[in-house]
Amino acid sequence: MCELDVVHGLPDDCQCAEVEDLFNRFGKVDYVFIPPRNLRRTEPGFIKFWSPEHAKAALHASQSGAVTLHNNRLHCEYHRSKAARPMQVDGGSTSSTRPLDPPPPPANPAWAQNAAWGNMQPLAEVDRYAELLRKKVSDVKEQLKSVVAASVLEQAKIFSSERTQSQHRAGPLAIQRPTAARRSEGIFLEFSCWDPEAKDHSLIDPVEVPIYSLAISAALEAMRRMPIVLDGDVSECNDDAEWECVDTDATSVRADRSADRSADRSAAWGKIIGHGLRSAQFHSTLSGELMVCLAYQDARLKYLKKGEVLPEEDGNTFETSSQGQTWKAAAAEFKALLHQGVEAAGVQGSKIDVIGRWKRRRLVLGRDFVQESFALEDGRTLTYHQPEGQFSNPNASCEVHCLNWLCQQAKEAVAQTRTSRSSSPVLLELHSGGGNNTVALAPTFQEVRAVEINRILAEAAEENLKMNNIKSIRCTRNTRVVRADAAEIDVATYTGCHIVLVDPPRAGLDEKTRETVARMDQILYVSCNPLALASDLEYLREGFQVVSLAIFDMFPYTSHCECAVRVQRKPAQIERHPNRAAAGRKTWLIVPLFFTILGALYALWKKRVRRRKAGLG
Ligand SMILES: C[S@@+](CC[C@H](N)C(=O)[O-])C[C@H]1O[C@@H](n2cnc3c(N)ncnc32)[C@H](O)[C@@H]1O
Repeated sequence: MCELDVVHGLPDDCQCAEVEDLFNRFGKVDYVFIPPRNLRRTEPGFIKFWSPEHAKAALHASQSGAVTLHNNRLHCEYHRSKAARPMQVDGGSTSSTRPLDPPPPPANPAWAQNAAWGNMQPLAEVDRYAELLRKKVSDVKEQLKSVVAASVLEQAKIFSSERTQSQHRAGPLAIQRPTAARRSEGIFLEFSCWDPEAKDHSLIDPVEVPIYSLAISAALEAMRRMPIVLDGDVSECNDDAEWECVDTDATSVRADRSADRSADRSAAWGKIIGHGLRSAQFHSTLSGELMVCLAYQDARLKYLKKGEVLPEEDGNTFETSSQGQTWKAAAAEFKALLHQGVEAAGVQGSKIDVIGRWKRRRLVLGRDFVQESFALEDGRTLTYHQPEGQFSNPNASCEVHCLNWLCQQAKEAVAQTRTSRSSSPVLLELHSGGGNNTVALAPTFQEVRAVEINRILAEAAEENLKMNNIKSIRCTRNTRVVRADAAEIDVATYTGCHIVLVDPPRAGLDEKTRETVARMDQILYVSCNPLALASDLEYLREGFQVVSLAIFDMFPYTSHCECAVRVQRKPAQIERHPNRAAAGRKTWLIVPLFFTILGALYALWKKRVRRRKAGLG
């Protein structure tokens, strides 16, 4: 490794990616840093090359005036000393990028040996994606072969994932203090995740394993290089350490913001953001949004009973308390730097929201949801609010495949039901979450009855239905979300439904939900666990058959995937196992018969009474 400082010439409007492209022609660049716009004339940028030879070539070229950007000559020098790095002096370093494609060789050989993504394979496996997917598909088919006919397995639709940058959710990732060696490279914090195989935390390097979306990778990388000061021994999670408000208040953070950005200022916000910080979660969208949630440990809150308040909350809410105000001011600084880091990596116009979470307390800078949009094959663009900390599928482009497949299968299910039942199609949707499938499928049905147990998701689903004008489409205006346990829905919720969609958690269906599902003629089943799916299909096997199967590689480089099947009642079973609605039709025959018999008995009784009155016996 060898570093050059760009001591002058960086144009005000240049981007990291451009500088990187410019210097890449001399050899492989590991890292580029450019100072924030207002500091560009006083602070150097720097470029780290993998090889000293390449750095030397770039240095000579710049000294002979051959390196220009936007007509500015860039003048480089060998990096003076680690301590003189702008990031360490001022902490205002914001625009930095590392090449994501193609990935550089591992900076630290030890990382290459780690399964850096928990049970995910190392980056080297990206080249083997097709082979890994083939293996996964073959494993899934093996798991399903006792419950799915060979012809259906053979015709299964396979939807692959993007090989890199496919995951739009990351975390919670534990925050760790870097080693001294990494600190000297300008790394202020590390992210790690639990590796169940190694039974240890594995460090995450967003560059070496670019599985996360570009926005998340860039945010991880920007955060690692921000001057965030971690207190306590975070690697040992010393959570009982007394947590106190940091010795900096909101006004000092804000005042420093205006004119002279000093080392003190960055130290101030970096201390506040790092104080008690234990983990971070990231949620990005195809629509270019990013939500970062920082989770904090505050030992004082651990022992606080429900309803009790912290001293600084006396007469305040957490938001208006000194701690809340201080954190929000620091988070604004953090957000601005994150924004620059993400833009520098090439995510233009991104919208970033930051949330801080403590036990029973939360501070939101911006919004507490992201707005995703999915363009479907049928020309519709659907928008969704995905609330912070709630379920949403992590692989957004794979999710679009899943919605397209479901829409097509739902149409076929409706067509089949019309021929066998001649009734208007009503969909019972269990485990509807935030209405992801509900919104996409609603126009295919006369009515959708969606059931979700989680209040926040049920509310989000209602909102998503409104946002996509589902309620105003005449044929689907009856679509509604019921907040309930799928196992405890009442008869009214499923009466008249012949088609059901289930998308349960990993455990699959419970006994009661299985019974509800078995009343239907057509079942759409989305599963993130083929073994649970196989077990539920086994339960349905006598009366039903699987007619289509799709496999979505929602979690590439892991052994997990998403499967979906359409299951239909075997023709001979429709009369033998009528559902409640059919039973209802029989009830209409029994009830008049009952009253007719009752009427006849009454008439007989009345006749006898009259005869007795008339003295006839
Ligand atoms: C795999 S997620 C699917 C969510 C949604 N279909 C989607 O695609 O976004 C499973 C959902 O089932 C919900 N759930 C879990 N147990 C449930 C139950 N007993 N009754 C109703 N919903 C349940 C969870 O809250 C979660 O939203």
